[in-house]
Parts: sequence; structure tokens; C-alpha cells
Amino acid sequence: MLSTITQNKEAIIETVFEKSHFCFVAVDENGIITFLNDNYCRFLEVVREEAIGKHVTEVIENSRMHIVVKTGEEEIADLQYIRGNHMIANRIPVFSDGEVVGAVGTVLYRDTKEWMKMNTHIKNLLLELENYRKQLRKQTGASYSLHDIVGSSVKLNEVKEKIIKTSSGDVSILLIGESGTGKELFAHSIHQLSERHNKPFVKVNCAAIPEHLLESELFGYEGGAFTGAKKEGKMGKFEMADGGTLFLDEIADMPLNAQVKILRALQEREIERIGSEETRKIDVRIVAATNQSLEKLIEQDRFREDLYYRINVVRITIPPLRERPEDIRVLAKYILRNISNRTGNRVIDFEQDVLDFFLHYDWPGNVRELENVVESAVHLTNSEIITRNDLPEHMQPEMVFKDHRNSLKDILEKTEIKAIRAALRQAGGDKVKAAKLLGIGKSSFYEKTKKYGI
Ligand SMILES: Nc1ncnc2c1ncn2[C@@H]1O[C@H](COP(=O)(O)OP(=O)(O)OP(=O)(O)O)[C@@H](O)[C@H]1O
Repeated sequence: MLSTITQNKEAIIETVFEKSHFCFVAVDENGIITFLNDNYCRFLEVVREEAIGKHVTEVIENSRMHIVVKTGEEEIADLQYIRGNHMIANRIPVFSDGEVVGAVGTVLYRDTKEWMKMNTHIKNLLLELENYRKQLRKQTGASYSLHDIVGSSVKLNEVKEKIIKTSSGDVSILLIGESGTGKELFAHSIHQLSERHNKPFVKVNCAAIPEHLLESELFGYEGGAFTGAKKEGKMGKFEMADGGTLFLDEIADMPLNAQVKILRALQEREIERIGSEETRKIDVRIVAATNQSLEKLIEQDRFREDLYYRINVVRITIPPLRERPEDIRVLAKYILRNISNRTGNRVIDFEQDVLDFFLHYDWPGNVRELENVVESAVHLTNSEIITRNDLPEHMQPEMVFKDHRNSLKDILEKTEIKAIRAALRQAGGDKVKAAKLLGIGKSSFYEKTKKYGI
């Protein structure tokens, strides 16, 4: 038997990989595709030569192959959602001299009646589960959980793991990240994963409430406490969140006098409504979020250091979208599917050119900006596929030159910044490699990154 295998090794390998009904993919230790069989190419509607050399998350929806090469642990019979189907995926790391050197993956997609039946059954079960989740969320006020956080880049997975580790318990969590990175989604998820998930989740947007109303919003008031107050009084957010989670969004915008009162409420675990002498016990877990540096605000005496230490017990930084390009494609497709379902527009995909552009764009507004771009493209497009022409004006190729406010110097600088960021991304943050990719010397590269604060 063994000798037959050795003699016909190549023919056997070819039969297994190309003639069987499985979809096969192989990646190297960095998650880059090194092999994709014909079946899989057909299913994914990709050209093999173009797919090979790309990161697996750019080609295969919801892939975890890049994770398997990191963990070295095989994943068998995992359910994977690809191109509208739930597939059964096996992912096996390949070892050489005790080191992971890559992984092979198989996906079962034969469209047999049996499988279709099972797929429908699974879809039904998942829908039912989703309904239960929605009902539970309605009751508590936290509408999202980790399941709603799309993306499986290494950086996003690290955040998810940290969330899972720290959610249970009462420790205060500070979420830091640029606008639109998903801080609110993570705050909801923390609540859902905590022991408090059956209790209320209450959000306070510290930037949106006028300063003179903030105190009554947070602590409530007794009937007739001030002119314009409701006769029956009003419960504050602290009381509403009793037993649950209080999410202080945009905490950097909290006025100093309110900071003092919040600190007292947290230290003493009790509050007083405005106009009342009575103290009420409260038990809330604090999750706060900011896109500003609280440390800088402390230096400028705009944020209290004691409150900072109180809320910054666990600190979780959510990376901007440009630092996790592997998530962009899957997020764009997820957002497109949601918008199409919601609006009834039959827009099903993006042209490759659009996805390539998305990968290299800077996304200053992060996922929120991506949502807006896809939404506007869905309304503008005349076909089922979104093309580069359907994107907003500032994303059109010639736009940078049309803008009369841009001097040649500005254009050159912007282009340099984009090229440096793209090279750093491609080089996985390695500055020497990035300089090489750009064909410039190390010191010139360092000078430029310093100049642009990259
Ligand atoms: N990983 C993700 N998966 C799916 N949707 C996401 C993800 N990240 C963000 N979003 C979506 O992007 C939008 C912005 O997210 P969110 O409001 O949580 O960001 P934020 O960081 O709290 O922003 P801000 O600081 O401006 O309040 C929301 O519609 C959210 O549903």
C-alpha cells in the first residue's frame, strides 16, 4: 500500500486535491494562500492565479485559516458562512520540525438534497436563535453582542478575547478608539457577556446632553425640584441602570462638575436625586468610551485624575479600520447584505476595483464611514454590482486633482502618506521592509514617518 502511494504520489495528490468534490485551500504561516483547488475557485468565482498570494481573508469569507496558523490548533467540522451557505469547514495546521508552517482547509459544499435540507434546518435554527437574542436584547436595552461584531483580523480577535476575559465581574472598563470603530457595540457585548445581562443596559452620551441638564439626567430629581421639573419627579440614569451597566459614551466631554458627582456616586455607591435629602443605594457597572486622550485632558485640567483611575481599571483599545485591512472586505459585504435586505435593493456585490480601493483607503471615519459609503453606493448604482463610479466624489480616482484647494505640495504629501501607510501595512509594521518596498533608504523613510507623525 505504502509503496503504491510513494510510486503514484503526484497522481494521488492531484486526484485528492483536484478531482474530489471538496474545496481545498492551503495557506502559509502568515495566512497567505499558496494553493486553491479548481472546485473552490469555481465556488468562490475567483481566478486561481489572482487568489494565490493574497491573504486568505481577502478571498474567503469568514475564514479562520490565518487563526489556525497562529494557534496551531485544528478546527474540525466548524460551521462557516460562505456566499450565502453554511458550509462545513475543517482546518488543519501543518507542522514542520515542531513549527507551524501553514495550514490546509477543506470545505464541503456538494449541493446534494441532503445537504440542502441540513442547510435549511441550520438556517432555521439560527433564525430562531436570533429571534430569542433580539427578544432578550429588547428587554435589557443592550441590542448587540459579540456575534454582531464582524471581522476576524488578528487585531480584532485580540480585542474580542480581551472582552470575553474581562466582561464577567464588576471591573470598570474604558474603551478607547477613534470615532466609528465600534466602541458602542463592544460596550453592549460586555453587558451581554456579564452576569448583569438580564438587568438594564443604560447609555449616557455625555457630549449630547447640555451641561445644565446633565446632573438631572444622571441622578434624577424630586417633583418640583426646579422650575420646569415634572410634578412626579424623574429617575436618573444611575437609578435606571441599577443592577446593570451604565455606559458613559464620550466621557471626555463630561463637564468637570459632573465628573465630581459621578466619582462620588461610584465611590459611595449611592446617589441623591436633585432636591432630595434621601440617599439611594445603587449598584452599577461602569463601561466608558472615548476617542480622545484622557491623559492629555488631565494635563490640561479638563479631566479629573481620580475619576480617570476609577474608570480606567481595564483599558481596551479598539484599532482603527486602516490597521486591520483583513476586516474591510468582509465588513463591506456584510454591510451590503444588510442594506440590500433592508431596502429591498438587489445589489449583490462589489467590483474587485472597489474592494481594492477600500483596502488602501484610510477610513478616517472607520466602520461608520464604510457603512455610509456602501449605503450611498447602493442608492446610486444602476446595476447589481457596485463600481468605482458609484462611490462618493472624494473617492473618485481623479478627485484629488480636481480639488482646487489642493496645492501640488499638498497632493504630493497626501500621496506620500498613503504610500507609506500602505507599505507599512504590507510589511506588517516593519519599517525596514516598508522602506525597501518603497525603494527608499531607511533614514529617509524614518524622516518621512516622523514628519507626518505616522
Ligand atoms: N466590527 C463591526 N461589525 C459590524 N458593525 C460594526 C463594527 N464596528 C462598527 N460597526 C458599526 O459601525 C457603526 C459605528 O459603530 P459605533 O457607534 O459602535 O462606533 P463608536 O466607536 O462608538 O463611534 P463614536 O465614537 O463616534 O460614538 C455602527 O453602526 C456599528 O453598528
